[in-house]
Amino acid sequence: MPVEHRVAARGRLRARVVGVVAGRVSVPGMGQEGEGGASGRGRCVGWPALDERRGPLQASLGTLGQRLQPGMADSAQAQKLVYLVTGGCGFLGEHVVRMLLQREPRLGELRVFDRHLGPWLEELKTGPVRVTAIQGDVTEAHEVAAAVAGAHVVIHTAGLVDVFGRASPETIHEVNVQGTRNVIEACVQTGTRFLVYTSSMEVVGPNTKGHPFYRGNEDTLYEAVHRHPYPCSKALAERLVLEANGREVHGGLPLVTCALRPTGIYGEGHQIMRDFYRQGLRLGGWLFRAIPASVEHGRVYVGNVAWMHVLAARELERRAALMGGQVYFCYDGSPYKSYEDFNMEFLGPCGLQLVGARPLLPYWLLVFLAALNALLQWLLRPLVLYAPLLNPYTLAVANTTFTVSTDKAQRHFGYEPLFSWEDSRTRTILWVQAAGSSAQ
Ligand SMILES: NC(=O)c1ccc[n+]([C@@H]2O[C@H](COP(=O)([O-])OP(=O)(O)OC[C@H]3O[C@@H](n4cnc5c(N)ncnc54)[C@H](O)[C@@H]3O)[C@@H](O)[C@H]2O)c1
Ligand SMILES: C[C@@H](CO)CCC[C@@H](C)[C@H]1CC[C@H]2[C@@H]3[C@H](O)C=C4C[C@@H](O)CC[C@]4(C)[C@H]3CC[C@]12C
Repeated sequence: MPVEHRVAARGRLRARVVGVVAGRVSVPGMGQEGEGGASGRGRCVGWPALDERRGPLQASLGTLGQRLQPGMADSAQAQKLVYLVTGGCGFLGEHVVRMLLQREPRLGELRVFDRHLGPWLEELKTGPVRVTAIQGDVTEAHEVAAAVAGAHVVIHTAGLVDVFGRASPETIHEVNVQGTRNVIEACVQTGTRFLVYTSSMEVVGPNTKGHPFYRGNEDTLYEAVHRHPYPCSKALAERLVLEANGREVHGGLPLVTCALRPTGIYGEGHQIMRDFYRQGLRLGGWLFRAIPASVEHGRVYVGNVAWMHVLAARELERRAALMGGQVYFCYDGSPYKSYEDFNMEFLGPCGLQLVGARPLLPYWLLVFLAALNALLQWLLRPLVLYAPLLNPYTLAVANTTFTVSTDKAQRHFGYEPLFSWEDSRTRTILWVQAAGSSAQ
């Protein structure tokens, strides 16, 4: 039975802490390069400017236990560190959590903060590292502050990933932008100095004009113009994180932040891949090509994205001057292919076939169907949620070349992919097979 704690501060209920191994919540304790061209500092059409909607951080942190000096002093290199992963039960978050436990020798406590806690967290509690599961909402400033207090490093992956119209634009903004603001303010107030933010390629593009971004890097010039709430929210949140770099945190030292921008992540736990697999099974083993094979879509393996987060978090102190305020695309050895051809690398070995060397439907018909889906979504909204994969935005993303080619993470913090393309492919195939058969 999980132990449940309620952390009270200022008389208010804090985030629910579920299953703290040693029954304690806080273990308080505990340093630019001018790069950045594909900056993502683009325009969000029809969205509020950064300073609007700003709310004060209301939580006080007074009762959350003693605090050592912020920062990780040289003399304390051997000291065990407290990490917080927001969104730690999501697709990427779970991989980050497991990667930290496997590959971060200085890890002393791992706090996993999520709105929905996964049952798999239970199995992690038998290891040598204290794993603290915290059920909480990033939009609630006091819950975030309670979770951040005493952490040395925050990896902020929590986000509302919705390009299908399931959530309202306001909700997406609230979770992705206000949630990120709450995380930053919590770091400042509690003296947490190191923040790694999971951004997205969509901060850069594809833009509303469908311009190709062909094997670009962080300095590639690109007109970043967003209309959709999701990329808008990611761009605004990323800007908040980068602008927070250098802010003085409680204790007087500067906050060090960076943002990682994955392209389309794939791997174990990727729900859209599983949905395509199930759809193919329903169609008798066939999928039908809709996008020209010549359109390249950037993809990166989840294990490598997680590894990049772990390394960035580890190196932020030592390389603060270089890494602080920087953005990094996430990359590995995954091949450049169209979205559908890439998926077939996994779905093919699972028995599916992609029909057609060229798209079976003319592009104008796809545009029409995508618009029809959007109209139906709007008409049906009062009655039922209609949120198919195809809509004008997803069609534009799938149909616009967006790939990265960079070594910035290698130069700045020594990142090399942990998983080869062959490993990433095999792991993903095994997962698709298992996920598909469990659905039968
Ligand atoms: N999946 C991709 O291809 C991709 C690509 C680039 C960037 N990203 C970014 O990576 C991050 C993780 O994405 P993912 O694909 O793992 O998504 P996901 O939905 O699987 O994970 C997000 C997690 O955040 C949690 N969460 C959502 N709202 C929350 C809230 N209000 N409070 C606390 N927790 C909340 C969810 O419960 C979930 O566990 C996101 O920030 C996303 O923008 C994802
Ligand atoms: C036209 C269909 C024919 O088969 C294919 C539609 C595919 C789309 C549903 C997906 C194509 C590209 C995906 C996005 C991309 O990989 C990058 C993303 C960034 C990330 O931050 C969130 C997820 C996503 C927007 C991802 C979502 C699904 C696609 C649009």
